[in-house]
Amino acid sequence: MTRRAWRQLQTTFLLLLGVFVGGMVAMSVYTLWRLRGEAVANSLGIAAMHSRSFEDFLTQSLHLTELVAVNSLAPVPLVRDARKVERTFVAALEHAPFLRSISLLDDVGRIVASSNPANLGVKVATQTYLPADAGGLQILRIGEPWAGRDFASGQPSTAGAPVDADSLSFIPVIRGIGLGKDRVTLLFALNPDYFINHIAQKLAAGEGSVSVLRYDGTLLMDSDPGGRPGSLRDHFIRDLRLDEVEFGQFEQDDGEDRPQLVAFRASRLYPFLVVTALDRRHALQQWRIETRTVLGVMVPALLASTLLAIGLYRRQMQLAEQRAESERLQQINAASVFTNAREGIMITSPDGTILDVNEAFSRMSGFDREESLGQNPRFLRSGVQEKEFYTAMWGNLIGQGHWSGEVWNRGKNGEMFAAMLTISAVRDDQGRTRQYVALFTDITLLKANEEKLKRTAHYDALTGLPNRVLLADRLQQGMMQTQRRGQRLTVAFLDLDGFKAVNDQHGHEAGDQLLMTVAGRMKQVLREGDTLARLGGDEFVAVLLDLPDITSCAPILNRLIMASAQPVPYGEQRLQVSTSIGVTFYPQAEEVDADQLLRQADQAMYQAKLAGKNRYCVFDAELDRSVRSHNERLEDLRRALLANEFVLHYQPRVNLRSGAVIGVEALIRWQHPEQGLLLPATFLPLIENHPLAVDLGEWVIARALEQIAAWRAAGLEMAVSVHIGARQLQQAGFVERLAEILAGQPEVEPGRLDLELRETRALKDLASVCAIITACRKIGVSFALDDFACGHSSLTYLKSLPVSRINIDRSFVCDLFEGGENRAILEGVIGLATAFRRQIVAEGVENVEQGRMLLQLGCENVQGDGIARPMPAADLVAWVVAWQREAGVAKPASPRTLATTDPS
Ligand SMILES: Nc1nc2c(ncn2[C@@H]2O[C@H](COP(=O)(O)OP(=O)(O)OP(=O)(O)O)[C@@H](O)[C@H]2O)c(=O)[nH]1
Repeated sequence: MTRRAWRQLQTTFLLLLGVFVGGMVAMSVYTLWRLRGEAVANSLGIAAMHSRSFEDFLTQSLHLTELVAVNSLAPVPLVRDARKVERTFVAALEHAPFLRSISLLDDVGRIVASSNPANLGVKVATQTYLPADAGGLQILRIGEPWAGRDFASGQPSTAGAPVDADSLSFIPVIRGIGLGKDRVTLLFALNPDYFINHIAQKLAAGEGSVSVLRYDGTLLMDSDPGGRPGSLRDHFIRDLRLDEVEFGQFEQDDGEDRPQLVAFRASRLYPFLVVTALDRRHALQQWRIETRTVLGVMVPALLASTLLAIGLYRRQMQLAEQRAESERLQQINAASVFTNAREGIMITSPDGTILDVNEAFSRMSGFDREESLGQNPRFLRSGVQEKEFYTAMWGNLIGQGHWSGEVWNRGKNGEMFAAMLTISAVRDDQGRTRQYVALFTDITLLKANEEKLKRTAHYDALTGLPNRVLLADRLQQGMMQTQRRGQRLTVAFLDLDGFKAVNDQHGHEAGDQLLMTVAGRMKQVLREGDTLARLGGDEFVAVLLDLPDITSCAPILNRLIMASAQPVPYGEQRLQVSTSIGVTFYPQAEEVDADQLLRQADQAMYQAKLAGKNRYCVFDAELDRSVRSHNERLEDLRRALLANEFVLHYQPRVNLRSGAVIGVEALIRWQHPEQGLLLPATFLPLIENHPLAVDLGEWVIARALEQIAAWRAAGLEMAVSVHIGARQLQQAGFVERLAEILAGQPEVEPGRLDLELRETRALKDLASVCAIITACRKIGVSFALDDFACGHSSLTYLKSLPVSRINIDRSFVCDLFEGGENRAILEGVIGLATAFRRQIVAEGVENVEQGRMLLQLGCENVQGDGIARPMPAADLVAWVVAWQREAGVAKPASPRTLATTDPS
């Protein structure tokens, strides 16, 4: 707002305020003046009422006086007897309290008879009495007041010497009675106090006064104590113009005295008039109180509202000034923000015509202000966004008044730049869009970084091929697409052959170079839509899409193999590898997911490696199933071990010569919850080369030790032999683990346990096996060679390993009678054992003959179903007791008894 407008506004406000205050004051003054007028009119009415009532009262009194005069002398028509007359006067006075005396005048005006005898002889001049004597008319005539109480002591007043204010006075009145020589004149002394008392009853103190004047202006009486009867007010009478009006009222404010409200009334019968003068101040007292009340309310209210209006006005002015200031600052700021903002700013009209752009916009787009003005923003269009994008953007702008998002624009130099764009509609008070303001933030660098990050997350840094993450995505999409199109998808898992050697011989960098080159070549041989990804190391996966059947992928696979086998020059060297590929297809008879496909291809690749590398192998579902079933059974065994489903049965060994039970062999069984008791042949081969074999072996040792302790507690000292697998024995830390298990049963002597070892190729390094056996012997655990003489290197074993005992395989025992060869071997073995000072146990003894023969050959210790079949631990004590009873402890047992002692 301009300064002039401010001044105009200020003047208008002050004018309006003035008009309002003036109006209020004028209205109040008018109302109060009107109220005053009413109060004055009222008071004048009251004065007139007083004048009229007093005039009436006085007229009646004078009329009564006339009647008194007429009646009092009626009985004495001829005034002869003065005494009688006087008595009549006295009697008449009783009925006229307003008279002081009644007297009779003679012809010369001397009192000849009177109700007051003191008056006799007083001469009274009546020439000036009014109305003037007009030929002896019998009318009442009023004289000038006298000072004093009655004629006797009184003195007539004149205009020059009126009665003193505080003195008594009376008014002489005469009346002629009779005619001719009977005519007499009666003189009355009218008591003014009687009338004044009457007035005093009507008028409140200070209200005003009532005076009675003769027509010539002589004051006859006055209720005001300051009034001097006899004084002349002829001017006053003149002004009243009594010849024209009989009564009237007016306001008298001559400035000298107190202002008065005057009402007068002339008597119709007698020459006097009554003048009532009310004190105007007294009359307006109520009005003044009301005025004060009104003003008491009005003035502060007016003052307050004026102050409030001024206050509000000043506050509004202040606010308006602040607003104007802030608008001014805003304009300054807006202009400065527009120019200096780092964001590009573009202002367009509602139809999109560019109205202004700032420097940042020009820097970003390359178009300077002049080139931009008047254009439509689509001159920046890059073609990246589709038409729908802009439709949605305009929809938002029109509907919600703003839009923000990322756009790719094309600058003047033809290069694209990415911008974070925020467009806002600028609307007026009516909600109409006046302009659009668009803010551009250059995010090209941000986008490039984002792209880089995306690449790192999805691409292999070395080869630039998609990585595992992107592969999963592509494979997923490929599977969906394949299903839609009813075609086939091939997943090929590639692993370079001999890559480690390249690394080892030529260094890691050479390996990298080879990986990059081979990756590039393999990618070359694939088709447009196919994917080659690097999983890591020298592993790649190719996803081949849109193949009509599984045979059609063969040429591509061969091309891949050939591409990978091309030599790669590296400095002076030529590096060369080949590739093994595992292939699987999608869809399959069973539902498969992407992970399964990769596993299948990996498995097939493994088969290709096994089959000699540099080839491809197709995933074999049948083989897979059997492997899967193997795995499931392994899982069963693991579960059974945890569920404690395995049990140990024990087969005794005895000395045939002494009959002593020399120990038992622990044999594992699986108490299967559904299939019953399973022999080891049904499950042990499964875990032969599996880590589970070690767990199970440890369980057997621990269980056997527990059993030794249990038997010992039951009074049976028993040695237990446990078979130990080659894998378990050669497991790192076997001796320590064995010691730990033994420590778990401290009451069991380690010598009660011996471990039986079978001759097998799995015992690779005899020297280290020897060391293990020696270490075990140190902690008290001895070893036996099981199934001795079955293998090819039994002698080597016997020579190399520090075992305490050898177990002769059952095949030699059972064939003992069939040919000389077995018997000769048996004799040789027994001889060897004796030579090497090893104990010997013959296994598989089934009958008495075999026992006897063995005894003959020098083998006393035997084991076999002929002695006892394997039995649960709980049965062993009873069997031992029965055996010893049968055989007799310490005395040689008869081989005959053997078969009969088998409890099973
Ligand atoms: N240069 C290089 N070597 C890698 C990289 N990643 C893994 N390797 C090595 O690649 C080798 C891959 O091992 P293998 O696949 O078992 O070696 P191989 O000689 O191809 O064996 P087969 O597949 O049985 O033919 C390992 O020695 C890894 O250390 C890499 O990024 N660069």
